[in-house]
Amino acid sequence: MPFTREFDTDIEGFTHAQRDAASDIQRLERIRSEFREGFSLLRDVGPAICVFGSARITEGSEEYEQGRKLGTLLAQRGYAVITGGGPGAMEAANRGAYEAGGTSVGVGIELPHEQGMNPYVTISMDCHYFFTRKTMFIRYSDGLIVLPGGVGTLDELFEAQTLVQTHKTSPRAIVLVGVAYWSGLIDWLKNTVMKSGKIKEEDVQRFILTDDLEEAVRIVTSQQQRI
Ligand SMILES: C/C(=C\CNc1ncnc2c1ncn2[C@@H]1O[C@H](COP(=O)(O)O)[C@@H](O)[C@H]1O)CO
Repeated sequence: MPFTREFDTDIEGFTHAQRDAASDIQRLERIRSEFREGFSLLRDVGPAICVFGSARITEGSEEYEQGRKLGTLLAQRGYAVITGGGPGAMEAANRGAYEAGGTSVGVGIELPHEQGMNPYVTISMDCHYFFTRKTMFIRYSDGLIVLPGGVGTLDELFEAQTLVQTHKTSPRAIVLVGVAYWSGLIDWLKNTVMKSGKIKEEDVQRFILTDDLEEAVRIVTSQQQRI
């Protein structure tokens, strides 16, 4: 059940501090309700792979078709596909899974003036908070496939990497599809960040680059370590 109550803490006679406290209590309630909804929706989904990627690619483009094929390959292997439920690469991966008769999950985000949930999901919820949504992606997936994307994709990629690197979540493969697209980032991580001692080699090696969709699926589905 979505949490719809508007915040209204402008209560006559309240000091600033009292207003802040009241709005924090409401915020906590909303966060709790969003986590509760996500946990109960996703806990029975079974083996799942999360696919991240650009919201801006369009049907018919090579990247869209890659996402769609990935969704199909994952569903054929018995994996649910979890995405952000939006357009572009999310829609493509959901669509591939949906067309193959698989479980297709969209964990959407409430954004003003944006298309809502894509029509290819079989299980869905909308989040108000990006952080609750990212918790769902990581908590309920066994591996991650990252298609070319922008800032949103990078945020999700590095959140996942940070959680694995700091042992806040179980280890899992992070496969980047698109060697030409991602090489610059990985080279920079190796040649600048790693060389100056700010990331360990084993943490850079967690990123696996490929153009081969079958290989991407084989890697993420052979390391099922979610606990
Ligand atoms: C900007 C556009 C649509 C925005 N709608 C989104 N809906 C759902 N999820 C989104 C949306 N935009 C970003 N995300 C999340 O970030 C990743 C993609 O971001 P990027 O900056 O495009 O790489 C994606 O995995 C989503 O989880 C287009 O009309």
